[in-house]
Amino acid sequence: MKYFSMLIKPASSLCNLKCKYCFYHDVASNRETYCYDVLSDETIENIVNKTVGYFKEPAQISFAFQGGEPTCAGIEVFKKFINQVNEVKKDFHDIHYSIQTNGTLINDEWIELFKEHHFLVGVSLDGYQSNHDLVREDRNNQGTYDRIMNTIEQLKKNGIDFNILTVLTSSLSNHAKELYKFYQEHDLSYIQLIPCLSDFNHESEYGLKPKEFFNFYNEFFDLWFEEYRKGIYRSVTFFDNIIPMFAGIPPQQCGAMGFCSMQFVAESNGDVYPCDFYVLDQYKIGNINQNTIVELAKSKITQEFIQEKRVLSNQCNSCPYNKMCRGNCKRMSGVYFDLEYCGIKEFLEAKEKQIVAIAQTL
Ligand SMILES: C[S@@+](CC[C@H](N)C(=O)[O-])C[C@H]1O[C@@H](n2cnc3c(N)ncnc32)[C@H](O)[C@@H]1O
Ligand code: SF4
Ligand code: SF4
Repeated sequence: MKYFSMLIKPASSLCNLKCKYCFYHDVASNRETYCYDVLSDETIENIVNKTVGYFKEPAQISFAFQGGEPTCAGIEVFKKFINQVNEVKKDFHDIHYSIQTNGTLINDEWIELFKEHHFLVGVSLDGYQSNHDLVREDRNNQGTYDRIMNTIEQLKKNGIDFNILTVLTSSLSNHAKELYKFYQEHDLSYIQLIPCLSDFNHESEYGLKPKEFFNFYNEFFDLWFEEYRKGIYRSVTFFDNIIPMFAGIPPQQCGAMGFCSMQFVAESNGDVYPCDFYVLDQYKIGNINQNTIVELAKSKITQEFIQEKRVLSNQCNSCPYNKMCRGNCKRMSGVYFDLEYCGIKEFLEAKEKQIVAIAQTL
């Protein structure tokens, strides 16, 4: 079985919120064109024909919609995309859709679409209200917590698969207990905690530091483990990735593989980039309206991007966890380690006994 995935930005960097740490706002500000037009019919056709149409044998193909705020493109764009897929796809194609959304524009029509086409929905929710509303404001400086909790209710009521994306900022890292309690109280079981990245050109006050990473996970893990021992499993991306590695199972997440891979990130005008963190002019590989996916995968820029040297910590040379961690994502490395200290290493040293015990049961 072949696998292929593409991340598409139907509304480019357009968004109805102005979250204080938004990395895509920073990425888009560092290129010549901040925002491209909404995905056109031509680009939809080319994306679908050149991906789904390329596979002449069984293949699992995943389309992930993201942004900016993908729902700002309007629901018709999504319907056209899905119709085009349905025209091109054969029985041997297994198509998956997912979306990452700020959750503020989701109405009954979106819910129907997600339900009908089995979307996995990633909803950005930065935990309890006072933290969420502090960092995730709309254009009128209003917090968005209530609207998002309402969307989550709708997703639950309609049996739609969803996970929670929480940005772990410097300040939130001091509140592991409150955050864990919040997930418990709201019965949120699929959690992706994303360490907050600083901007390309300066350290933001929200950016997570390696010691904060350790302090947070040191406490958060204990709370998680206490539940785990009682047979309650809350899926937390970092644990889901790191624990199986102690059982010799290869990592799932790009950052944990020790090298970068080609992610096929398509901006709304069809320009393709290797990774969501690098949607910058100098990393543009080509355009799906002019190139095939083979040309894009084999291009010089793609190969250079994959092989680009990553900065490691002095700690890495003699680190017993080298095989488990592999230096991590090159864009994210600053939140995990600096030259002299590594938060992942301190975490693994502190929790190795428990982690190994779980890994032995896998
Ligand atoms: C750029 S947003 C695009 C999708 C959608 N607008 C949303 O907010 O969910 C994708 C994810 O990146 C997260 N994110 C934004 N800025 C970040 C940063 N500086 N560091 C880490 N994650 C960040 C968002 O919270 C969201 O979960
Ligand atoms: S909703 Fe998403 S794209 Fe919009 S500002 Fe917030 S993180 Fe950025
Ligand atoms: S855990 Fe830290 S020190 Fe060890 S290999 Fe990974 S990044 Fe390097």
